[in-house]
Amino acid sequence: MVRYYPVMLMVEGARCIVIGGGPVAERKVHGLLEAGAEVVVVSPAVTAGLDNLAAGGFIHCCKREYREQDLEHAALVFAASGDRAVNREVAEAAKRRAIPCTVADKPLEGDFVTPSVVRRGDLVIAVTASGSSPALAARVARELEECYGREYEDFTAWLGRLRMMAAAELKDSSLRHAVLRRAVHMMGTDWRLDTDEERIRERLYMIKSQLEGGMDDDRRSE
Ligand SMILES: C[C@@]1(CC(=O)O)C2=NC(=C\c3[nH]c(c(CCC(=O)O)c3CC(=O)O)Cc3[nH]c(c(CC(=O)O)c3CCC(=O)O)/C=C3\N/C(=C\2)[C@@H](CCC(=O)O)[C@]3(C)CC(=O)O)/[C@H]1CCC(=O)O
Ligand SMILES: NC(=O)c1ccc[n+]([C@@H]2O[C@H](COP(=O)([O-])OP(=O)(O)OC[C@H]3O[C@@H](n4cnc5c(N)ncnc54)[C@H](O)[C@@H]3O)[C@@H](O)[C@H]2O)c1
Repeated sequence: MVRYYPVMLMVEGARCIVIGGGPVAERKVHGLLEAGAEVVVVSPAVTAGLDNLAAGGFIHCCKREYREQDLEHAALVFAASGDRAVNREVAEAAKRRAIPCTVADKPLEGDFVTPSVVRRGDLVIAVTASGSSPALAARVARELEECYGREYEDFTAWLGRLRMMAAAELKDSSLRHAVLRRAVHMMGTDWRLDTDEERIRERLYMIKSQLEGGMDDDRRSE
């Protein structure tokens, strides 16, 4: 069993190389584009979906077999060809160049695995079963999609604005933390009305005075 260390990588503008052009490669490409990466696919044949992305200028496609120079200037490498020997070669070349690599058909040859992902704006939920069951990771992610619906995108953005204001205005850190811990329980309230800075300020001080007024159990949900 591998105990993976979860992180969220910033790949905006970073060159990510995907070797292979089948459905698995296409899934990785979509995830990379959502995070703003610069994607290069190297594969003699590619899916219609990848062809469309290349035609639209969203990715660069090299329709030929992999060669080691493809890894030059790469930030991340995805070995997702249908050929075991090629994927091993890619993993070894990435290791020599100290570029993090994932291997679609033999995870232990790589440095990381890709989780199943739920995106709600800044709220990003990633689920893995560490290679034991990709199907379970996908199932759990679908269940979380139900729990955390589209409304969480705006709610997370609102919390971000409230937090920035709290950082600027509430100097007492334990009070600030209490306010922010209480705010995450406010999904069922009328936070959507807080469209301008003044409304957010009012909300911030309302939560603060609730806490100061004795309702200071910030673990109590709304
Ligand atoms: C989560 C997801 C993300 C993504 O792909 O980006 C993902 N696989 C997904 C789906 C999926 N993959 C497979 C099935 C069939 C059912 C089953 O096997 O369970 C299904 C389900 C389906 O198709 O619905 C087959 C499969 N997958 C791997 C192998 C090779 C091996 O195990 O050795 C084989 C056998 C191939 C064969 O036998 O031919 C390997 C990996 N797949 C991973 C990720 C990494 C571990 C993640 C983890 O365990 O948490 C890892 C290790 C490497 C990697 O690719 O990063 C995505 C769901 C996206 C979503 O829907 O949200
Ligand atoms: N990680 C996962 O989620 C997952 C899921 C299912 C399957 N797999 C494994 O991932 C691999 C890819 O799966 P798929 O369904 O996309 O396979 P696929 O057979 O549909 O596609 C393989 C791709 O690799 C390309 N290719 C072959 N030789 C190449 C080379 N020398 N250089 C570059 N590209 C080359 C082919 O042109 C093709 O586009 C398989 O080994 C499969 O067992 C992984």
